[in-house]
Amino acid sequence: MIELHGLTKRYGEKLAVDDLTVTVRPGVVTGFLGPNGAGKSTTMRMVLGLDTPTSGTALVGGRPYARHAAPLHEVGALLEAKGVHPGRTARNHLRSLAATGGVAAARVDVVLELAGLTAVADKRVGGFSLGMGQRLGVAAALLGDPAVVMLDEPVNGLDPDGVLWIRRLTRGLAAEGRTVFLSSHLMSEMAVTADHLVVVGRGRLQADLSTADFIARAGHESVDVRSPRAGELRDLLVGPDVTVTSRERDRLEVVGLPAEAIGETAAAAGIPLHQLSTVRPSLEDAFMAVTGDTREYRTDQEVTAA
Ligand SMILES: Nc1ncnc2c1ncn2[C@@H]1O[C@H](COP(=O)(O)OP(=O)(O)OP(=O)(O)O)[C@@H](O)[C@H]1O
Repeated sequence: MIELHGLTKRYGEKLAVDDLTVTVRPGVVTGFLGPNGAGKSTTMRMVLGLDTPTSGTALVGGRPYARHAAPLHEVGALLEAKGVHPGRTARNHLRSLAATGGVAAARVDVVLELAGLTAVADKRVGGFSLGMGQRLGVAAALLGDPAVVMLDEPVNGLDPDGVLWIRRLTRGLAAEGRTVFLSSHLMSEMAVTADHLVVVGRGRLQADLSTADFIARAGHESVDVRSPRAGELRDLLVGPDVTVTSRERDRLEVVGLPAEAIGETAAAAGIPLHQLSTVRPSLEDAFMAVTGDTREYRTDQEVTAA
């Protein structure tokens, strides 16, 4: 379990993380979702004691990270790709991490297998692709057989096979009763991987709910209707629970009525329809609806960075 209470980090004028109170539970995959610069990495660094909170607390397994006697067994983390000695083999890299972390050397082969790296275990890390490096980072995170697994943007740099592997691996880890916390700025990826979502924007909590609820709450189904007599049809459809908007003369967007009812009303009045289609909110729309006003920030960042 990861427990954040009023977690806040200020860098000068910038509030990178703003009063975040969240509990990340075991047994499910929790997606930590937010646009670039929303404060996800900073939060994860504070959980690992790599950054000191300005105020508030971050507990993992009931206590601050630094107070664990065997931290590798408590939390396994992948943050941004760390410097790995390029001349070392994957196996030797993991062996040295195991030795310093007090982990049995036998775990090295287990995590190499879990990461799909057995075949390249004795190759030098310097020749690894971005995706293989990412797999090695995940292998290192799992070395201590940790109760809490925290991965920052794990699908970055992975090919479709790798994305599928991360999805299966993390779901498997959660099914074993571990706490799995994954950050991403990709709503579509989190929707198929995470059971629960913690959404942040500008360091602040925007949503903390199940993935299913997030999608259901974020948008209404609507029906896209095209008819040369759209105006007439509109007058027949509007009602107390039905909203009809029109951006083009021959087109209506209807919320509150199913396509069947609209089609029948049009048929009864002899109004021809050129299109009648149900529009479901996309996952990206759902994400935008929740982070909409915090997203402009990303543009500012990009402009500043350019
Ligand atoms: N060491 C630092 N000094 C100053 N500002 C920082 C520092 N680390 C992060 N920030 C700022 O804090 C904000 C949050 O950054 P953070 O990296 O946590 O966001 P993020 O959600 O992980 O985004 P990304 O996906 O781009 O990494 C950003 O505005 C960033 O510029």
